[in-house]
Amino acid sequence: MSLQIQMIGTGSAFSKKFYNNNALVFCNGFTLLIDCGATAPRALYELDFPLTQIDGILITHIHSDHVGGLEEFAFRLHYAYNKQRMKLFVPSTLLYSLWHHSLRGGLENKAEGLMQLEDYFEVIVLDEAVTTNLSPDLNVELIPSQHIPEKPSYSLLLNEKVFYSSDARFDGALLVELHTKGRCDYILHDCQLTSPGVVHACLDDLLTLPESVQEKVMLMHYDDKVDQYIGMTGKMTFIEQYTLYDFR
Ligand SMILES: Nc1ccn([C@@H]2O[C@@H]3COP(=O)(O)O[C@H]3[C@H]2O)c(=O)n1
Ligand SMILES: [Zn+2]
Ligand SMILES: [Zn+2]
Repeated sequence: MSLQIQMIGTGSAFSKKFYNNNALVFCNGFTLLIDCGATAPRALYELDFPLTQIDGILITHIHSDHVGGLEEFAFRLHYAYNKQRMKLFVPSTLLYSLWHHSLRGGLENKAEGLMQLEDYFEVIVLDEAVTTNLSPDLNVELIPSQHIPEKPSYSLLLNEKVFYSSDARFDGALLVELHTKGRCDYILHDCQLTSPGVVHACLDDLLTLPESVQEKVMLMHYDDKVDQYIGMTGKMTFIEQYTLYDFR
């Protein structure tokens, strides 16, 4: 089984250098895009990566750096790619809000009978805390994360190998448990470089992890001043935009 990840952006919500924190996951011929922020279409263009090579998009929560590119995806698939309906994996708790609070304003078109998310995407609803196969060889468990109070948001466990925090406040107990139970070999974690984190894990929080856990951590969702923090991340490293990583 091969599992590779290429971040098409590694930046915080306000980063102007590294684009929105979204990831391409490649697993035995299946390509998943984790989150589709406003900069995703631009990043894919720079990579010369056609939309149609993506088999599905999974949404972790509703902030524009994670869903802001979906309107363009929907319009292009519909109008430029002959009404192709890409798979859209949506946690059940986000389903209503994704259409009614985020996408409907731009995508609803009564004249053309485009009235719901399913008119643009093949919507596949995911439940939390169970393992779901996204493809024959790629499975995911949605782990509810604490991000914005009262706003559902999910971290992902891919193939019991890669933990992908998406946007989450620091939960050291969870990371240590995943490590000690042998449930992940790699931890891709959002990292706000300055303290306090408030709605994200911050570097000072992540540095409290035992070194054995830090060795698994690759930091993402960082701001444009990341150069100033090179060498200050303990055993943790920064994941780089566009580099293809093999997670064996
Ligand atoms: N209490 C909050 C709430 C939000 N924010 C910022 O808004 C951004 C929304 O996208 P994000 O990627 O979740 O990062 C959030 C914070 O930068 C913040 O800094 N403090
Ligand atoms: Zn974000
Ligand atoms: Zn967020």
